[in-house]
Amino acid sequence: MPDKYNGTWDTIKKNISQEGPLSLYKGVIPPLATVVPIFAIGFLGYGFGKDLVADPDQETLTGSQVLFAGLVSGASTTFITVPAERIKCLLQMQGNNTKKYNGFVDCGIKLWKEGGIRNLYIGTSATFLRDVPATGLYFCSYEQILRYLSVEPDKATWEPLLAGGCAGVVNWVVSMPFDTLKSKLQTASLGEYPRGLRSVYPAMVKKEGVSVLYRGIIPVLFRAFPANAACFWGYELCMDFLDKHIPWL
Ligand SMILES: CC(=O)O[C@H](CC(=O)[O-])C[N+](C)(C)C
Repeated sequence: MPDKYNGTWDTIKKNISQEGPLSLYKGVIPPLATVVPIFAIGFLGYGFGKDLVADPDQETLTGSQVLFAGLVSGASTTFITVPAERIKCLLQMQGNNTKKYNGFVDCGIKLWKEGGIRNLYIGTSATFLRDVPATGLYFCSYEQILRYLSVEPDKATWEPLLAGGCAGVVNWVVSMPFDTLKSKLQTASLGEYPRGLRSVYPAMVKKEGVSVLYRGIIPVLFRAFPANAACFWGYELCMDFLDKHIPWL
């Protein structure tokens, strides 16, 4: 079967002409509804991981301590990320003419009725493998780049922006192969890949080559840089505010 889409622009053009401009926002509700708790839990897990490994009198953490804290952060969000991603991917994949799900809640209920909690949690190992190492390297690269850029104790605005953007790129370069496998697993019909990752990996790579694991990386990186630049800028603003006004927290 020929490819349905031929690159990023072709995908955008075909989606707009066939289903209208709003089709580019298909599946936006699950990430919108879960982005705040996911990032809140992620940063909480990061802080908890730091507390686990840091000495009370230690001022700056070593690279491996930051990496460990990032791994804890990545592991802490999996339970909420998996069902949100499952629903998002299914909503993104359904065509306008063959609609099975009527939005976020309807999709969640139908998945539950069809296969219980296990059905909502299809793709757990792939999500775990996508998020844990990538989040470790995400925080580690952020801290290391920031240390390299900051010569003065007070950070200039552009420093967390640049370090955050680069951390987002690192995150996706590391996690993209597992993200591709996760999305394939989460949108397949029940039983199509009975051994999960061990079935979907050979099926995809045999058919399309290893490069299939990085398909779609360009738009992902175009989003990742500004999104994570803004995320870390907001994080630093919050930390400064808390340090100034609620230092005992
Ligand atoms: C998969 C994902 O949400 O990645 C985050 C970065 C991004 O571009 O959204 C990072 N993190 C996994 C740490 C939440």
